[in-house]
Amino acid sequence: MTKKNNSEYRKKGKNHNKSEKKYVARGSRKEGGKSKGKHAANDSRKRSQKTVTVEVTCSGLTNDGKGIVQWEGKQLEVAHLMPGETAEVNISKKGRFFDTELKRVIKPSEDRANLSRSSYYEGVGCQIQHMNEHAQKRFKQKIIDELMKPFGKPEPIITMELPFYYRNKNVMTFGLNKKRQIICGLYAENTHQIIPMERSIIHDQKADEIIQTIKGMMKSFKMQPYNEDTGKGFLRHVLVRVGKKSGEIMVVLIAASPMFKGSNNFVKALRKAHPEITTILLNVNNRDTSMVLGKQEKVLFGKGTITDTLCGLKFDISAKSFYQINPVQTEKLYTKAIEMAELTGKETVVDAYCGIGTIGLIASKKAGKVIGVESNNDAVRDAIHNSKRNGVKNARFYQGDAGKFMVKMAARGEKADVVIMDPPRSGSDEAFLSSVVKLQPKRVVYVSCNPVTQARDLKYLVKNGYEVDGIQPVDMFPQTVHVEAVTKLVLKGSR
Ligand SMILES: C[S@@+](CC[C@H](N)C(=O)[O-])C[C@H]1O[C@@H](n2cnc3c(N)ncnc32)[C@H](O)[C@@H]1O
Repeated sequence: MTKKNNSEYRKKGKNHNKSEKKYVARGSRKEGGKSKGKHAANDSRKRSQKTVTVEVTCSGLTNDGKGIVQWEGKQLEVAHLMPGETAEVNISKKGRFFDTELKRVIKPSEDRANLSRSSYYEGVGCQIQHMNEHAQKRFKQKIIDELMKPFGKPEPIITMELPFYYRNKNVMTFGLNKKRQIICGLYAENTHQIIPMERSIIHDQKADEIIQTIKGMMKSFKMQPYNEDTGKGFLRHVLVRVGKKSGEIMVVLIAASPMFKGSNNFVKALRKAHPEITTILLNVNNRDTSMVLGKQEKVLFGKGTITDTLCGLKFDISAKSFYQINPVQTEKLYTKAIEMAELTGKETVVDAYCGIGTIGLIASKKAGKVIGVESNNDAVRDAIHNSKRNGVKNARFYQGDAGKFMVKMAARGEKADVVIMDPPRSGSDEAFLSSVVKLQPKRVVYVSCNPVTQARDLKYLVKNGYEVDGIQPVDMFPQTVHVEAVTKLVLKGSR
């Protein structure tokens, strides 16, 4: 179903600032009724052979934040519609599915957000920004409560006081529209179609500005956006990372080729427009992939990294290393995770999937020894550097697969008192989890940005000797459907 096409995403409706007009959500049911005449008779207006406009009432929400509606015996999903709301919706048949598009909310919910920020309304990736803070909180709490039901009752989600402009990393993709004008934006859900956008209520505003400057410079520098279909062109994406506390800014130009003609002049012009930029890199990604960054990297200006501060420690961050995107909420998450670890100063702590070493280094002050493991080479190099930079003497970092590393630790009969694990969205694996069971740490603190895979992994640990002793959701991604949670497990009989 994924369509690779770099052309401008077709927007339905004329006024693109109106949230109701921008979203196309795929209906969840195959076609049931066949009679088009019946549709025409029941519907207020027939837009085309396959599109009808109907009035519907929303009865609930999917876990993707879409409104559930019933239409002609079918259950459909409508983006940006809330329970209790009545709305006009366009429904069109796409093969065996139905696409829905919210046209107009007739009776809005009391929980609908005040979109006075509509000039910033650039909805891609902000699936629930039409919900006010109470509705967002309820939505996320319900998801986590349901998924964690077998393990206990989660605490109330820790929300963010000012849930806007929090992201420290923006990535925009470049392409050409049908008029062959340069556009940049985000991919529409499950596609490679670029929805042009200039800013978002969750992006760092300076980062958005820099990306727009780059877009504006491209023509005069004869820089073509890359076309995935033809393999021609140069610039694929721009990544901007901001140290929210340090003010340092990294710009990464992700190109299809290392041949960057006029790079010196480009860098000079960009720095002139934005003297606040502290480093600029060229990253080369010539693979047919949906991964943004390639392996090859060249520093064009500055030191190639930026520094940021978290929980009182300074961290250097490379372009390819993972770094939590919401530093305000990260401090709350880490504080909770370290509290759950119940460190007394003696413990051997494994920081698995450690990234640039943030959790382990912050925990090191309260631990006997920290062992970090991470698969990304650059992140491990950053972690070792960050350890030295912060004068931490009791932490060691290793590059490798966390599962294999733990299997070796278990085989060597090594000891771990606490395992803190923070795997990617896909969760952990059996090699890792079975080694945890062999190593028998007294506590496991599981940080996760995907409660579905977290619940799966908790089930394994609970089946094999652990019990859940606390679940704390943290809203790391306001305005979006994503939910983060940290869970404490204790070895049965160890207390
Ligand atoms: C969600 S991030 C957490 C990083 C870090 N704990 C933090 O808070 O910044 C997950 C990390 O796991 C790493 N990773 C992914 N798969 C891995 C594996 N099989 N073994 C070790 N590390 C892995 C990624 O490179 C990434 O740095």
